Amino acid sequence: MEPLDKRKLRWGILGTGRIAKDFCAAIVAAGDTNEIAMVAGRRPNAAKEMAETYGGRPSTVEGGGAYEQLERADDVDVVYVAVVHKFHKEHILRSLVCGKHVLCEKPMCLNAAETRAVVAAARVAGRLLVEGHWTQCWPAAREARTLIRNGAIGELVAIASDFSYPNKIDASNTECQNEVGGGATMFVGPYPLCAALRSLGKPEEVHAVGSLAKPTPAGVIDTAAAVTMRFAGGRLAVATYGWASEGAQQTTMMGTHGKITLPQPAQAPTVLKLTAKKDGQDEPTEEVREFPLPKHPPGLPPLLYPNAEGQVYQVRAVEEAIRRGETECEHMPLDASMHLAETMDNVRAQLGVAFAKDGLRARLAARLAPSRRALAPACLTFGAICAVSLTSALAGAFLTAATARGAPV
Ligand SMILES: NC(=O)C1=CN([C@@H]2O[C@H](COP(=O)(O)OP(=O)(O)OC[C@H]3O[C@@H](n4cnc5c(N)ncnc54)[C@H](OP(=O)(O)O)[C@@H]3O)[C@@H](O)[C@H]2O)C=CC1
Ligand SMILES: O=C1OC[C@@H](O)[C@H](O)[C@H]1O
Repeated sequence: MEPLDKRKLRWGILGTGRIAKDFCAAIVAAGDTNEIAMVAGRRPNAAKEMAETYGGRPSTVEGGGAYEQLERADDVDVVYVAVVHKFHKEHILRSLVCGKHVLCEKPMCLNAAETRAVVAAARVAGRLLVEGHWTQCWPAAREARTLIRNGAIGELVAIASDFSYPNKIDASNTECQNEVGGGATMFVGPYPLCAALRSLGKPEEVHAVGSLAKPTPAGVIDTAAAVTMRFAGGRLAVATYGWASEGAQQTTMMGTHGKITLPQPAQAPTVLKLTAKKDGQDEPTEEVREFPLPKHPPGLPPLLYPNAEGQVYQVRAVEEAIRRGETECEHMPLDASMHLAETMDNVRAQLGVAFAKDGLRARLAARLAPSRRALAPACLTFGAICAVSLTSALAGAFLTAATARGAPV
């Protein structure tokens, strides 16, 4: 086989779901230097149909063995994991062990413990591992981070980000199934949470409230949440997301001298608005920068997600990192994935959502969340009564002692 610098990067597509199809279209769009080598699906017909449409050869066995066929394939350089969350960890680990680079759809894994394990495995294997936060690869999102770094809005003080839209909450919707790692925090939460964490770092304090549902007997999921966070230096963020209502779907980064807005759809942004005071100006001025969508290759089926043409930014980012011999992607480094996973664990624990694969402590914390919330006012009142009683007891003792010593009181 020719060395990588002389040939196309060969992708293996693990899964035949919705996002896998849009991602295949992006590989075709970046076909000058990328190609689909193989598509794997549990149903041979689904894999065959996708391979016929986008390229590559299909897996030939039924069930989970199809995924293993792909992970072991000699003609695959990088595996794109696009299956339900519950299975991300095992596919990342097997792909790494088989010497592949990995781009795994968000969220990297079910929880922080799993994420820690795959990050450690990638470091040992010396292969690239990236969480598929395609938003972070978009030129508008990259430009926003550069502007902030260069002080275009002064000191960054706060970020507000939303990803909400109405969704069908019922058992037939995979996104609502606790047993596969569903729920709003897992499917839509990563966008606004990542928008905050990528520029503010690891939160020091996280407070979450949300709405819950139990569409399947397996367990509770969250359907919407509002998360407030405090970061080093007192910087703040608010992330809202969910499936209960239409939402702003916008991200605003607020600084001491201006702000940057990524308007709807901020998860796939084609516009950046910079409102800032230029040198010598008293009033801020607004500058609009546009980043037109790349072209969808003619002849392919229509895309399933809005602005999915922008998946090509992620294909190129991963490709460039691999060709440079890097083991992390600069737009979504592994530390950021770790911070995100820890924050999402924290949010789920506060909301009362746990998965069977979470540790006992996390499952217990989630189980106790409603009682903790219900008891909080009572605990506060009890604490206040204790504090008042203790203070008056101490004051009484002081007075008694002072009187006994004959001191004037
Ligand atoms: N970046 C983005 O814009 C988006 C990212 N995502 C992310 O992509 C991933 C996949 O989501 P999406 O494409 O919506 O998923 P779909 O519901 O469309 O497809 C589910 C995929 O999971 C596989 N799967 C394996 N085991 C199971 C199981 N027990 N039950 C159900 N499915 C199973 C299916 O396999 P098979 O193909 O073998 O049948 C299929 O490939 C998730 O991580 C999600 O968060 C989702 C949407 C948009
Ligand atoms: O990643 C995603 O982006 C688009 C959403 O509609 C989808 O549910 C989510 O998983």
